Amino acid sequence: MTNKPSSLNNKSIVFIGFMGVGKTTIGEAVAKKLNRDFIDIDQEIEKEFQISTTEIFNIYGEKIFREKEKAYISEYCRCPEKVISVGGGAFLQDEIKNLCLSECIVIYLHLSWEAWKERLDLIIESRPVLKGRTLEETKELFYTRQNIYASHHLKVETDQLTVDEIADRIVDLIQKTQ
Ligand SMILES: Nc1ncnc2c1ncn2[C@@H]1O[C@H](COP(=O)(O)OP(=O)(O)O)[C@@H](O)[C@H]1O
Ligand SMILES: O=C(O)C1=C[C@@H](OP(=O)(O)O)[C@@H](O)[C@H](O)C1
Ligand SMILES: [Mg+2]
Repeated sequence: MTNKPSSLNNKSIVFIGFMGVGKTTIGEAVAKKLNRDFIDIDQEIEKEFQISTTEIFNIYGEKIFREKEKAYISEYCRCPEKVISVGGGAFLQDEIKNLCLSECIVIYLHLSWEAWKERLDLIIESRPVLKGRTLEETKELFYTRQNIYASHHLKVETDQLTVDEIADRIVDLIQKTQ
């Protein structure tokens, strides 16, 4: 028997954080462990357009991408029991941020700049926002963007942890929170 309020139990989980911290990978792992559906907002947009995010930015522009991002997040964050990974720029839009914070459990995945920069080569080709920036400019963006992630329910430090270790910690945290 449990006396946990069903509303909290049923809430969807939303992962936020800078590009490359692992929102997609960890979101998928957490969804598996919790036996929930996983939704990656970038993948939903790519499915609709049938092209990559980079191509969407190049052909249609960032504004169209951001509109789609808002539409998909608004739809999914109102659904119960999902695990949703949003793109690192989603919380630039206050409407998305406020909606996620009111409807879902928002988990901020954090990686230090030192650890993050080791991952840059893995993601540079598929992240149009990073293209053409010097390392110094990327560092500035990394730190400026931390402000938009400051509003969250839970924060998880991920330095030096495997995907599985992080996912286990998150499942633990969620169970303690509920
Ligand atoms: N904890 C981790 N340790 C090592 N590599 C990781 C970890 N989490 C994610 N990665 C790798 O980092 C890259 C970016 O991960 P991804 O899930 O796409 O991040 P995001 O969705 O936040 O942009 C991928 O190549 C992924 O395999
Ligand atoms: O931070 C951003 O502005 C973006 C992050 C990307 O998602 P990830 O955070 O999953 O890389 C993707 O939505 C797009 O390339 C824009
Ligand atoms: Mg992602």
